[in-house]
Amino acid sequence: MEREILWGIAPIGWRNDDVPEIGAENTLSHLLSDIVVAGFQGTEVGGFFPEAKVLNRELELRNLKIAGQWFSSYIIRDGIEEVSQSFAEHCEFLKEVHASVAVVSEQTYSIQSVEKNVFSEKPHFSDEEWEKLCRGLNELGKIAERYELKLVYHHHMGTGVQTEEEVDRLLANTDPKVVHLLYDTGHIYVSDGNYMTILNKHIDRIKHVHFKDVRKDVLDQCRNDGRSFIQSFLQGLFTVPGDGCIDFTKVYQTLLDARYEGWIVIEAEQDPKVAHPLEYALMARKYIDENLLLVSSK
Ligand SMILES: O=C1C[C@@H](O)[C@H](O)[C@@H](O)C1=O
Ligand SMILES: [Co+2]
Repeated sequence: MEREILWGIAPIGWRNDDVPEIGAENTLSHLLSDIVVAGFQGTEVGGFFPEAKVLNRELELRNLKIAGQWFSSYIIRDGIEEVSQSFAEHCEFLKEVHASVAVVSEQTYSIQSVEKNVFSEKPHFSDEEWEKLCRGLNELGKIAERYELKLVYHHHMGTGVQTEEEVDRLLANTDPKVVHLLYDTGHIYVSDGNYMTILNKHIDRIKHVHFKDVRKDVLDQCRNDGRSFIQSFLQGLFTVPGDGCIDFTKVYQTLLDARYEGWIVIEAEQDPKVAHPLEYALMARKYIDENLLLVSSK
């Protein structure tokens, strides 16, 4: 089988699940048609997406695919059994829309959606909580497999699994057969100031990728001012590849060298009133074509 990388772009540039009022005027048809105009093969499911049958029809009309969808787990707060039930329903939906991954992020004690300093007030799990989380993720991973999906864990600013050290701990204590990693360039750069180390170290566990660029001057400002996660992205912390300080050529080459197969999803949350979503999607596409695809085919 030919090795394949699929390129997607997330709805988050048009509408934001963390702040649903942002971009609420952007409809599903608008989003999906913009994705076609910008030349991407698919997207992830946003909180405002309709039931599977309706969504599949809209996707088919545009020849688009679904990569996956975010799932906020509360394994530590609610227990493995309760989360397993809602995760199975989530996977059921993902299977119906022919997705390949279920994106999981543990949200117990998360400050990603509240007005706390995201640079200094992240939560830390106790040893018992780590044990419960990893055991729970192994269970969820098995559920995902039953639906022919891969569970990919999303390390995230403002959560208990944010830093390189925390990613190492999670991967060391979960089953590599069923728990995989979602590598998000923007989150690890903002957290640790480095994005190559976990990529090189955990390349074999990475089964889904988010390409998010970072505006360094905005990052310094937000850190200095002690901004929350939401305030930071509304101020323009994130942008599309090529518009910030991350060198995606190095990242992409590493993925190619490792014969990575799967999705690379552009994910740049910004205020759509400030950063026109289609304009930024086209910028991302141009950067990919000129700096990643052209160069790697030479
Ligand atoms: O994958 C993601 C999903 C969003 O809801 C999240 O806040 C964002 O930062 C992200 O990386
Ligand atoms: Co992400």
